[in-house]
Amino acid sequence: MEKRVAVLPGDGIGPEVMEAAVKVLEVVGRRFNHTFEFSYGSIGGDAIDRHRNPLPDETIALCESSDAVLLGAVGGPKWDNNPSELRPEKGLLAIRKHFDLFANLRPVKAVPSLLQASPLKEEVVREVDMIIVRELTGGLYFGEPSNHTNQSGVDTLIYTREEIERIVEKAFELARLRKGKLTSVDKANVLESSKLWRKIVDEKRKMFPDVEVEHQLVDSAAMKIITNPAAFDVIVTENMFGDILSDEASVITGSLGLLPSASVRSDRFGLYEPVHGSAPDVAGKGIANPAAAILSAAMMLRYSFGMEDEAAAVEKAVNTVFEDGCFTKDLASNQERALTTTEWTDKVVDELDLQFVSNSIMFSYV
Ligand SMILES: NC(=O)c1ccc[n+]([C@@H]2O[C@H](COP(=O)([O-])OP(=O)(O)OC[C@H]3O[C@@H](n4cnc5c(N)ncnc54)[C@H](O)[C@@H]3O)[C@@H](O)[C@H]2O)c1
Ligand SMILES: CC(C)[C@H](C(=O)O)[C@@H](O)C(=O)O
Ligand SMILES: [Mg+2]
Repeated sequence: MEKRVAVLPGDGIGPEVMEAAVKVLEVVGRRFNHTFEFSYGSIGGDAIDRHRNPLPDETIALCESSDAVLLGAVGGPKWDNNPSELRPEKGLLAIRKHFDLFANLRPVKAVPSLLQASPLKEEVVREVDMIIVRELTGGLYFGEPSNHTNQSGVDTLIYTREEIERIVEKAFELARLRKGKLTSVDKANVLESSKLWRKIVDEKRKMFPDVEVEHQLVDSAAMKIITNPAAFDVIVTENMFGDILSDEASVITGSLGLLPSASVRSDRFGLYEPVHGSAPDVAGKGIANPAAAILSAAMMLRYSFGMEDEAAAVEKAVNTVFEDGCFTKDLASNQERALTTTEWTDKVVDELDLQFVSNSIMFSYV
């Protein structure tokens, strides 16, 4: 297969983890006979510096002519005092909105060889396998008016029926393919938009009688994600709750550097990005964990390209490298033995090569 991938490295550790993801995809392409054509574009602070625009038209055109987009991260102290329209984060919100990527899928799964890296007890973490379905193009992030003066600040939380219906349906469909349990997280004891959200979940559940549904208020959901995370299967929630709960859920796995995500719509086009940010505190040191970016690339192979075997091969390689005791600084119990971003990525590449060699040996025996 031939696929065009737009790569938007962005800021901070973004370029470091994107280099890792592209390296892994190149091996996948070679081993599985695919041609991935990578074209690079700018977004975020990088694009502000080059074009005075966090999402230049060239970048939009590049993504429009691609089959999928891989994004590193945006933001950093250099741009923190810029006016709103010249903030790196505006570029990220704008690309999500432009491509109508309303569903952000954030899987959180315990890795057996990393249980000790979690600050939570092993027995709490062991069975965790959940996915947060975060609404991505509505809510507080996009509501108008949105502004501030020295005396007051305003953000508007608005959700239309259509916006809620499509994300809730997506979550029901996912739950049906998984363990059949859906937790809808809202703040319906206070917020009007949450009351509508809850009503729509109750309407939709009639179409999915095989899915068990529970409503959970966001504050107690935040508590349960830490005390009993294995109880969750699919969590569906609005934009800002999903942002906060997914960083919280990363604690279960041991590092924010492990969580991938897919931002999708109803066709196969998608944008794939780690859940983490540009990590200015570790940027430029070559120590960032590239696992989230590599696993986001695996999600791209699966969701946008229908390459299930290829995605599974990448995920298996990542897990094997962890089982072999290879970790970047964020996960290593022995910091002296921590691998750099490049060293760790090369282990994944070697593992993919090894998988391929052993598959061919098995094949020649059959
Ligand atoms: N999708 C995105 O582009 C995105 C997401 C979140 C934050 N941001 C931006 O990133 C900047 C920094 O935000 P922040 O510090 O609150 O969040 P962050 O996710 O960048 O970092 C939080 C902490 O996690 C660590 N961390 C994150 N990813 C890591 C990785 N792959 N390997 C090792 N350690 C990792 C960081 O070192 C830091 O200590 C801000 O400008 C913010 O707006 C961007
Ligand atoms: C950088 C920021 C705008 C972004 C968000 O809040 O959506 C980030 O935190 C994320 O989780 O992707
Ligand atoms: Mg976030």
